[in-house]
Amino acid sequence: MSNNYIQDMSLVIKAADFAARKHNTQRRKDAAQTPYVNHPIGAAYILTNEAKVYDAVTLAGAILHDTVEDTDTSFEEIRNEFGDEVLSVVRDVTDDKSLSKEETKRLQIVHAPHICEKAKYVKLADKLNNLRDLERYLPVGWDKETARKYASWSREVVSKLKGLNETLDKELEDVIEKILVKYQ
Ligand SMILES: Nc1nc2c(ncn2[C@@H]2O[C@H](COP(=O)(O)OP(=O)(O)O)[C@@H](OP(=O)(O)OP(=O)(O)O)[C@H]2O)c(=O)[nH]1
Ligand SMILES: [Mn+2]
Repeated sequence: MSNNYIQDMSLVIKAADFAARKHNTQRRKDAAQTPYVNHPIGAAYILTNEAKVYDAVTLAGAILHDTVEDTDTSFEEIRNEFGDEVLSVVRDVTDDKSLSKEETKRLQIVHAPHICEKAKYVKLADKLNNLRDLERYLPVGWDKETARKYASWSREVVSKLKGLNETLDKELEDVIEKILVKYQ
C-alpha cells in the first residue's frame, strides 16, 4: 500500500474517532435522539457516495465540521491533531457563535462565495444532510414555518456555491422543493 493511501485513510479514521468522542453527549433533534455524530458522518458519506469526492482533507473536514462550533474543541486542537489544511476547512465552515442567530445566518450567505473549495463541498454536504433529515421529520421544537425558513435560507446559502458539483446541486434543489411542499 502506498504511503499516501495509508496517510489518507489514517486521517479520515482519526477524524471519525475524534468526532465520535467530541459529540458523544449530543443528540439530533429527532424523537429517537439519534447520536449527533451520525450527521457529520452522513455528510462525509454524501461526499464519497454521491459527489464522488475522495480527497482526505475534505472528508476529514466534513467529519469534523461541527466539532468547534458545537463542542469544547478549539481551532488549536484541530491544528495540532489534523494540521493546517484540515484546520482551514473547519475554520471556513464554523459559525461565530458570539454573534446573534440572525447575524450568523446572514453571514453564511455573505461568506459562502469566499470560503475555500474544500469547505464549499463540506458546506453543501452539511446542508444536504440536514435538509434530508428535515424532509423526513420536523426536529423537536420546530414548526412548519421554522422548517420553511430553514429551507429558504439554505437555498440562499447553496445558491452561492452552485456549479461545483451537479449531483449535489440537483439533490439540494429537489429536497428543498420537497420540504417547501411538505410543510406548506
Ligand atoms: N434538520 C435537522 N437539524 C438538526 C437536527 N438535530 C440537530 N440539528 C442541527 O440544527 C441546526 C439547524 O438549526 P438552526 O436553524 O441552526 O437552529 P437551532 O440549532 O438553533 O435550532 C443544524 O446545525 P448545523 O449542522 O450547524 O448547520 P446550519 O445551522 O449551519 O445549517 C443541524 O445540524 C435534526 O434532527 N434535524
Ligand atoms: Mn452540520
